[in-house]
Amino acid sequence: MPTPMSTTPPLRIAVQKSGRLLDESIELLKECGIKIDNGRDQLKAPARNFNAEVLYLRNSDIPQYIQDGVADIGIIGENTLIEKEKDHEVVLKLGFSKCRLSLATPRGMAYGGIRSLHGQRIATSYPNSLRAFLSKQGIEADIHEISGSVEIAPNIGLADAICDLVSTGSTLFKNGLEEQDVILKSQAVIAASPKIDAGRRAILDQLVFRIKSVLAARNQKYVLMNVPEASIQEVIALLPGMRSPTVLPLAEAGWSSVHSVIAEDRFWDIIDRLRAAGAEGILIVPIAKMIV
Ligand SMILES: Nc1ncnc2c1ncn2[C@@H]1O[C@H](COP(=O)(O)OP(=O)(O)OP(=O)(O)O)[C@@H](O)[C@H]1O
Ligand SMILES: O=P(O)(O)OC[C@H]1O[C@H](OP(=O)(O)OP(=O)(O)O)[C@H](O)[C@@H]1O
Ligand SMILES: [Mg+2]
Repeated sequence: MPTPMSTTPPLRIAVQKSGRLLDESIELLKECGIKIDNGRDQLKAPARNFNAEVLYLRNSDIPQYIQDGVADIGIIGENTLIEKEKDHEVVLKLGFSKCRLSLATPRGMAYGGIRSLHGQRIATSYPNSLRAFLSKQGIEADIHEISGSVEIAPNIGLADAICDLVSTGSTLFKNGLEEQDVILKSQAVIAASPKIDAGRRAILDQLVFRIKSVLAARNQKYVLMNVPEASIQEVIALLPGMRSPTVLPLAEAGWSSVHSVIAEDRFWDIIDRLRAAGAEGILIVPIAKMIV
């Protein structure tokens, strides 16, 4: 008689099948040590060394799958979750695919604030987000839903204004448009299903722990430097460190090796001050993972 399996079923992770989110989503899972066994065009793939499987789906379908509990979690933009208005819980912000949903009008067109859009035609792929925003402002406009290439709409006489995602602003610029008002800001997140069960929630907790370690490491650098004895206190005062810097004696008397961790965004500012304080031979090393 075969023994019944008592293991928890795998955590079903929805990712975008193709598009802007796919590469960074898969890279993140990889950095969490999760190996996915998928052949070409295989839309459901098990992880080899973690109790999970990856579902490759259309981005715009993911919120529905999450609400229904067909997927336990998804890696998806906040903009899509807001637009689709399905039940979900945002578990963790991932810091990539940052963009904003904005209103834009033809460059040079007189624009006196959102009021100017009253009675106008606005093309968008985000009708729900736009409708909610306009109704809060008491504006009535003719929302024209299109599924892509929204920036072309004013140029072909389809609309007076558009509402679409903006990141660098280059698509707006190239199409003769000017960003006017930001409706919402977005980045990729982990969203969980309201129907996730306790067993899979425990797997999700493990995954979130790993992702936090990966994200923390991305923002930090490990620094090593040689410091003369007389400068040690001054250098230590400049270094944040996880607890306090590590100070190790060098073979040459009167010198120490000082190790610490510095946030990426404070990096150049601190490096200049360390050099001024007498630190030499400064090495900056990427951190693979940082347990937080
Ligand atoms: N220019 C951009 N810069 C940064 N992030 C963006 C940008 N454009 C879109 N995104 C983010 O990436 C997500 C996926 O965008 P993408 O264009 O790949 O898919 P889509 O066409 O919106 O959806 P589907 O997969 O359903 O066709 C968006 O929902 C948004 O969160
Ligand atoms: O401000 P930018 O950096 O220029 O980015 C904005 C553009 O990026 C997105 O389109 P995408 O390239 O994803 O094409 P799509 O319409 O095929 O989804 C978005 O819909 C904008 O058109
Ligand atoms: Mg797009």
